[in-house]
Amino acid sequence: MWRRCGALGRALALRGLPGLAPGAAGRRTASGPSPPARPGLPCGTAAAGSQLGQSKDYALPNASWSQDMLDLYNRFLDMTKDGLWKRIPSYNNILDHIPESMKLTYEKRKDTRLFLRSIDAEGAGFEYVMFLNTSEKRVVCLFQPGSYLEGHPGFAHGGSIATIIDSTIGSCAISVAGKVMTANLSIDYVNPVPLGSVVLVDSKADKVEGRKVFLSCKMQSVDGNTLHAEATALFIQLDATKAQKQQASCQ
Ligand SMILES: CCCCCCCCCCCCCCCC(=O)SCCNC(=O)CCNC(=O)[C@H](O)C(C)(C)COP(=O)(O)OP(=O)(O)OC[C@H]1O[C@@H](n2cnc3c(N)ncnc32)[C@H](O)[C@@H]1OP(=O)(O)O
Repeated sequence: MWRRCGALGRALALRGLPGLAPGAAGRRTASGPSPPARPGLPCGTAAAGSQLGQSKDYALPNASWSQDMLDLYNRFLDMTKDGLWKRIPSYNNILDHIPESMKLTYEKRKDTRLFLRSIDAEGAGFEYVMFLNTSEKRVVCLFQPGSYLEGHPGFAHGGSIATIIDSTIGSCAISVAGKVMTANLSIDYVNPVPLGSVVLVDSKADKVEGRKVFLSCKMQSVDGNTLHAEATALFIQLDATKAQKQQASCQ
């Protein structure tokens, strides 16, 4: 346990994030904004959905999260305390991510789902949580790929890796420029990602030129020793008139 947490600390430090504090090493459950535990889940993990009618936030620990995922999650939660980092909630409908004022321009459709949240079984699909650092124009995603994301036996499908990278970089681009779409995404797949492992997807907006946002991203193992993928992307801030036309064409 100590050895694993030491490696985790080194991995975080490599990225300019504070290393794991010794006091945090023995903790086995997640802290922070978790709702009350339900029977069968470890203390402090997320209950399935709200009883009060609001959307379920999926970016909270559940029973499928490995110890590495929980350790990393707790480390990032600690980093939110000074306000520099923020956890991004995650819903299965994109409209729940959109501010109320902007929702008026969208037709509410309940039959659609955010692709990343299309698999219901806990731990089988995309288990992830993202953290945003606005001043650094950076979004880090903790990602644990589940068994339904298989490509080659035992490893995550390249499309699932592209999806989590696009979404992490995309969230970063949204935080910088609002309504954006991916125009270009280029990925070098360096080492395969074992199913059930935990990787850090670390994205940053490097440059903004008019409506163009240029970003880059690295996907690495928790111990920082394995580079799984590197990516660059171009996101375009939507032109208001063109965006209205696009919206009209899909209704
Ligand atoms: C606070 C945080 C909250 C987070 C909350 C989380 C929410 C939960 C996560 C969800 C995160 C989802 C993230 C997924 C994001 C997708 O997956 S989006 C889906 C995939 N992308 C698409 O379908 C886009 C399809 N393409 C298009 O619609 C249009 O081509 C675009 C991209 C909107 C651009 O069209 P346009 O606005 O007409 O732009 P256009 O005038 O042609 O070009 C503008 C400039 O960009 C350049 N450009 C355009 N395309 C390219 C290109 N491919 N290569 C190079 N240059 C280009 C042009 O040359 C031009 O350059 P300048 O002449 O100005 O120098």
